[in-house]
Amino acid sequence: MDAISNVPVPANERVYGYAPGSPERAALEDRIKELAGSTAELTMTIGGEQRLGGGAPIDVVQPHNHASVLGRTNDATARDVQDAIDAALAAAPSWRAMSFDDRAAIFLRAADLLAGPWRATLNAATILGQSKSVQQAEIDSACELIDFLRFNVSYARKLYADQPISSPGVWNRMEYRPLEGFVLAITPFNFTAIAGNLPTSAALMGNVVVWKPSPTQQFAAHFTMRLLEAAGLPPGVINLVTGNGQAVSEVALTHPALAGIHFTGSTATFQHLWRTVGENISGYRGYPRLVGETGGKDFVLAHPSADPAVLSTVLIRGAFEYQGQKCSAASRAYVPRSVWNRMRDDFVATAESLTVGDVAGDLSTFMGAVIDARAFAKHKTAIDRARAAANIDVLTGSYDDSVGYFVKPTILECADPTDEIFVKEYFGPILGVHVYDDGDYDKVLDQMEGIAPYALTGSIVADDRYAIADASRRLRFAAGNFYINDKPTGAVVGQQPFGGGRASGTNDKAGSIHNLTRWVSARAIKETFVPPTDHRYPHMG
Ligand SMILES: NC(=O)c1ccc[n+]([C@@H]2O[C@H](COP(=O)([O-])OP(=O)(O)OC[C@H]3O[C@@H](n4cnc5c(N)ncnc54)[C@H](O)[C@@H]3O)[C@@H](O)[C@H]2O)c1
Ligand SMILES: N[C@@H](CCC=O)C(=O)O
Repeated sequence: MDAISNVPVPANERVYGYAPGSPERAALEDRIKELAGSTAELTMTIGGEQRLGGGAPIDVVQPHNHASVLGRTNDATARDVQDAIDAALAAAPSWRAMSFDDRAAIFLRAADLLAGPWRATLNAATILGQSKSVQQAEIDSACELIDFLRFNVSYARKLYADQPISSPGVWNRMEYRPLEGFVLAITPFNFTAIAGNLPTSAALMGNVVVWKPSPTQQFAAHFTMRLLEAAGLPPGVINLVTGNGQAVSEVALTHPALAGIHFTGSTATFQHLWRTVGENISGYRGYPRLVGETGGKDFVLAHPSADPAVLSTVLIRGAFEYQGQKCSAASRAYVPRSVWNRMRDDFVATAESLTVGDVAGDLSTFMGAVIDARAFAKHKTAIDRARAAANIDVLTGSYDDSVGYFVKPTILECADPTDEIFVKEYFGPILGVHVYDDGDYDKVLDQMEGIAPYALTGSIVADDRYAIADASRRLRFAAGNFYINDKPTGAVVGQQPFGGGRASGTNDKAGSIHNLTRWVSARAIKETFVPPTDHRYPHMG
């Protein structure tokens, strides 16, 4: 039975530096060579059994060297998805009967394995498969995933401890049951940590899960599954199905036992999932929980009091780290002319100096490639459109997909703040800049607050405290994560719980107690110790 134990107090995992000559760099370089040198079979995992999906084959390649195949996976068929659901439902009774401490121990052990012997493997897989620089992989596939695993255990314990009051002669309790059915976790390509967190957070709360990662993240997802098995996750608790998701939509979304969807990805995909659930709502045993963290068009608003050096660093890191492929990436900036005149040339020169290339072959590289041919084509179209537009000045930016899907840091200056570069999520290293006359600050703030449909992240850069307080108030609903004199990316578990509103998602804050509440269904229990034996009340005389 459940003991009320004190779970380990979590602290954020240390970020290793990977400086030339460091032991962690040597270990990582060795692991990259090993993983790049063999073509892996990227199987599904259903009820603990590994097997290839029954559908069309998919090559998983290195985005910065697309001729290099890391592994082969297959699209899952309807039969595969049905098998995964059956395996999950078969595992449910034993899993939900297991004590919280026993479940938690598995995920805490996974965190410790990842912090130690598995660190190089997950980082190498993320660098190779998702084209992350070593710094970007370390903060994702090592630190953030470790933090999710450890902090969620601590949040779960706090949630279970939240109990109602009792009156004399009565004992009231709240039981936090897992959901009845299975949770469908559908995860994006861009964060190994998110891909790991979405199935594990629901499983920690006693749920069984069908997990469908993105094919372009399948390489790291494969090793994440192996890590969870090494930590002792029983068969059937998390079932991994591979591929593009069409069969998942057809089978899992219409299954009566669908109890929840834990999604991160684009707004369009989440709206498709939500719509399908709506269309099938009378066919489920309960009302499926829908949690989705989706797209962004994240802003940096600079006030005339902004320090140009601070603003420049916020924009370079915020817009171009991981090739701008973060839902939080700065993709629109509003800069007063007085500040822009002092920073423009240095800023553009700094963007041009960023190294873009083979992140796996040279660990000092700042940026890799965008994820695939589809992303490359989207960015190419956006840059070509900007080049042809009379009112857009392409200050820097180019593309080349001959070896890898490379898009260089692109800065587009545009006088029209309603142009698509300030509205549409490209999800790449493309930054739109609107330069305004200093006296127009208030007008610009009001315009940018609602021009994009999203409300995920945003920054105010200013030294004037009145301006900071004013922007903080007026932009209250424009971002779920708001930054003052900092880049709008890089939220840390336990420090800046992450998520946004409007078209950016349900804002359930991944890696927080708020998220975990979505994966339980509470049962209130009242016990009366000496029950009355006469139905009459005093007022009845
Ligand atoms: N708000 C956040 O926390 C957050 C975090 C990361 C990424 N994102 C967003 O994710 C997007 C980029 O990720 P992506 O390109 O992987 O997104 P995506 O929507 O293309 O794919 C996400 C997942 O959904 C699956 N999928 C796609 N169509 C499906 C269907 N019809 N049925 C079932 N599954 C389906 C994909 O295979 C993948 O596993 C961006 O919009 C970004 O802003 C948001
Ligand atoms: N949590 C990450 C973004 C996740 C989306 O891609 C950040 O804060 O940069």
